[in-house]
Amino acid sequence: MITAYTAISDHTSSVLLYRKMVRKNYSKPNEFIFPIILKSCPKVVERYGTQMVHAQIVKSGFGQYSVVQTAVLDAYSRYGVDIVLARKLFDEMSDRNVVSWTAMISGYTRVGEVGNAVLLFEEMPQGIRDTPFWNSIIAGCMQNGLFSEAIEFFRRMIFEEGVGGWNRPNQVTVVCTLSACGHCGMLQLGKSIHAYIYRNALGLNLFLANSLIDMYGKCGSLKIARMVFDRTKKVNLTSWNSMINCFALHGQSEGAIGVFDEMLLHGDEVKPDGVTFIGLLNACTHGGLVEQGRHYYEMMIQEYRIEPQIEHYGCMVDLLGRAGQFEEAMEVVKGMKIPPDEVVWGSLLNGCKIHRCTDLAELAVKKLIEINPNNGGYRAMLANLYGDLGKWEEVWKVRKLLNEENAYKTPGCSWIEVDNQKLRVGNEGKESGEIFDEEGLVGEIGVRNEASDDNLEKSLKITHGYSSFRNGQLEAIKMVLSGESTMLVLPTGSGKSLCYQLPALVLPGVTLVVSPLVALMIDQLKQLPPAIPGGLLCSSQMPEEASKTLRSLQEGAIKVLFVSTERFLNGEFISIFSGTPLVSLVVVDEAHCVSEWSHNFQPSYKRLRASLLLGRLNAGCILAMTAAATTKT
Ligand SMILES: Nc1ncnc2c1ncn2[C@@H]1O[C@H](COP(=O)(O)OP(=O)(O)OP(=O)(O)O)[C@@H](O)[C@H]1O
Repeated sequence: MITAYTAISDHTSSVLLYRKMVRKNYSKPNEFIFPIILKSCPKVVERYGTQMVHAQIVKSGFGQYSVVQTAVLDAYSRYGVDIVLARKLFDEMSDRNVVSWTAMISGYTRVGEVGNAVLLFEEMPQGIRDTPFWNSIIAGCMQNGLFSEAIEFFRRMIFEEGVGGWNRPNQVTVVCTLSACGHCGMLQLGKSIHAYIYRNALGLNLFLANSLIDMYGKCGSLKIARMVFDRTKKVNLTSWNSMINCFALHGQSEGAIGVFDEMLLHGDEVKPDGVTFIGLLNACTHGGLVEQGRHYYEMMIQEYRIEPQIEHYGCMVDLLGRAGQFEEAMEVVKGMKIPPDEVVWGSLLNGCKIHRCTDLAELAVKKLIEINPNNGGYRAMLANLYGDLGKWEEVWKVRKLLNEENAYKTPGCSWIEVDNQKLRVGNEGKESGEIFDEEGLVGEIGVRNEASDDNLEKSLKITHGYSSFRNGQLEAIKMVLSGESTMLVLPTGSGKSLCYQLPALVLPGVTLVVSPLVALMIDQLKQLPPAIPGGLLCSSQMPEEASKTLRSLQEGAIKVLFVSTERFLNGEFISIFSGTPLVSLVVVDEAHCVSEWSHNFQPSYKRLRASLLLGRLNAGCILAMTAAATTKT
């Protein structure tokens, strides 16, 4: 009876019946009843529930039963939240089985101690790891946002032999791993899991269907997500929300709104909730649909009586800020029933940056610093902002504070999938734009130590997504990397730009590219892959733009700098490179212009001499590129 009450979460009845049984001495509790009452008691008596039952267990002499010991340690880690005591009990257990290991690992991950969970996981003898045990670490990584680690454990699970043969992922494994795939953009692995579900007849229930919709949607396969959605017999609110969110996530505002309209047609089966409106508002933000966004926000409050949460406020401020409607955005902030968080002020700041609204930006950055004083990124933003306003004294004060307070800057990163491998593109290295794989820098997959064909090909795949070099590219890149000045003559469209892009990523310091036409440089800047941060300096720029680029250059945030010739020949510009940043490579694009057209077309081009580039700039080497070399040039 007690088991039945606990099973239906009627914990009060369960505890009352248990108390009656003990007080009236009807019968003595045994090893079967303690694990059950350990689930109900903490729910009713709260803080001391676990201790009370534990004391009875010790007195009754059942404390040596491994099933009871496991239940006690599980209760301490789950309800008592005394993970240290739980571990003590675990260490003292004479007869640990896979269930006790699983309970302890889940306990660690539940309180966010994933490191301890992993250490304990590795201590567990391999032969007895079963599927629920693997699930505990995979789910634990997921709960703590360690998506790539979750995938790694999943891979190990598949390839490691378990109890009585290979481990077979079950529904829990599959749901957790699909979610991790969605977060990391691992479409191929997600598809394989879909096939596994199909082959092993795991049964495409609503739970699995929703996980698939979410995974396909997050990975950008919206058509397949929709196909799974359409083939699911009875979709629920989560399915609708997933579809809306996926469209919103990929900037397809109309798609998201279309799904929402469809959802309203099924109003008798499903009603939108707060999550639905987050998706919708995000979709409106991406599409710049300010009026529609306002309409949905009102609809949420008036029609569906949903109290706005911090996420809804954040979306509204983002929507209005991006549209430059700062008064309205500030009205939303002032009207908030909860204190604005980093997302809200960050969204406002983003809008201010787009519309160059420096006064409000200053307020937003100050609020961000108040909320998170340890994030040095905010102070750096404030310093940059003061720089833009010409408040140099303030710049100096903020920079000084930044140096004094050992503040950190949160590195950003994103995930890409190359050849079934998940790779991280981020700026957490010494120089931004470096690429990381699971072990470390992919930019440094030995390329910096060894520019072997293999390593270069790997970098090409990761940075540009191409599977092989075209004629002449590899040779040119290797020459440049070995520090040899090179003249590269390849036909138009043959991929000459890649011959400096890849070395720029590999070489330390900065690569300067000079071209006779600003338009050409703008095109090339746009073509740089995301892993290679670039900048442009030319005379037609606004002074603020130029000073921003110079600042980024000095902070080491630019790997390829496109420079117009007149700038290039300016002594002040050259003097920037007398210390850091180091110039590793100078690229002279359309090099035939130097001798052929320069007299009437771009006179300054003629003055680009090796002595200037190698001598005054201290450049490592020069790469001159052209498609139009004649005997004369
Ligand atoms: N190894 C490669 N595999 C596939 N595509 C490539 C490769 N290398 C370059 N490309 C692509 O070829 C196209 C032309 O490259 P790029 O603009 O560098 O040519 P170019 O030689 O500089 O031409 P131009 O002389 O006209 O400026 C680009 O879209 C580029 O991404």
